[in-house]
Amino acid sequence: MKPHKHPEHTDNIWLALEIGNSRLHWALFVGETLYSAWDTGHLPESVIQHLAECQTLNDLLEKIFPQGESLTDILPLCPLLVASVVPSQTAIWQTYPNTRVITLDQVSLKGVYPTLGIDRALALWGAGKTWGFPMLVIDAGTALTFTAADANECLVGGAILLGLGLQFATLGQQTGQLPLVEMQDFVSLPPRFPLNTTGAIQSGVVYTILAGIKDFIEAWLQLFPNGKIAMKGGDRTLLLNYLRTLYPKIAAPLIVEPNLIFLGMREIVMGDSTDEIK
Ligand SMILES: Nc1ncnc2c1ncn2[C@@H]1O[C@H](COP(=O)(O)OP(=O)(O)O)[C@@H](O)[C@H]1O
Ligand SMILES: CC(C)(COP(=O)(O)O)[C@@H](O)C(=O)NCCC(=O)O
Ligand SMILES: [K+]
Repeated sequence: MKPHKHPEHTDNIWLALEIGNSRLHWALFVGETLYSAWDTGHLPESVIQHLAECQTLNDLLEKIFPQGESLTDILPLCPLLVASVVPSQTAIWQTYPNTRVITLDQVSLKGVYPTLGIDRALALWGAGKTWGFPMLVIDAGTALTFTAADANECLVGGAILLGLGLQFATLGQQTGQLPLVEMQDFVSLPPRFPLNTTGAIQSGVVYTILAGIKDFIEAWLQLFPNGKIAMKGGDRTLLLNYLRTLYPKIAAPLIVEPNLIFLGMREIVMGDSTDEIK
């Protein structure tokens, strides 16, 4: 995917980049407005190193999306806000001259611990600031994470486990005779007790992930009966569809928003007193 529209107002443009463990997540902002969001694979280091040579935003977008259409050719190089949970990638993106790396100390969430993932902090902050606290964020990404904050905007804590794709990949790669099961292989809920290996893997992974999500949501609502729940991540649609089928009452209140991290970044940019980006 790539930016598909041409912004009418070309001042106050900034790019947001979230570097996840599977891919890059991009957003183009015009001031406070999230204009367009899209995902790409990780870029080779050689390409990123050439970003410093770009003179305009269009140069930059052409490097990042060689097949993409031109956005405009008159824009100067815009700020790039980076939030990354992949340190080797963070380092190479700093070769772009106008990069600002968002770190945990810039997120006003209280009670964080030093190694908390910046993606988790930003998604929780973005969700809470948009829909209110207490907030639980479920990120169905490379890892599946639960991250929660109370009504005082203070981190409650959370949990981390293998995401859907990683569960299939690990079983396929770390065993002697299990096949690699592809996600596209199933669109509706798999049978619960299949008599074949692929089916057994699908059943085991999918039903235990769904049971786990249900259990965390129930535990959250016991702690915070008025707590809100938001879901993001590359597997959100698949898991939400399954949840709706299997546990409709659990699924009903879920807020589904792929751009939670960008909402969190926007909060930080707009709260800046330096006015660097506004
Ligand atoms: N086009 C895609 N490329 C990669 N992963 C995808 C894609 N579409 C859906 N997914 C799913 O998204 C998950 C990764 O979620 P994502 O939020 O992109 O990860 P991260 O933010 O950790 O890079 C994978 O488990 C995979 O099943
Ligand atoms: C848990 C994560 C690997 C999730 O990364 P993702 O699946 O979004 O790529 C990331 O948030 C991370 O590296 N966290 C640091 C540990 C912590 O949050 O406690
Ligand atoms: K993520």
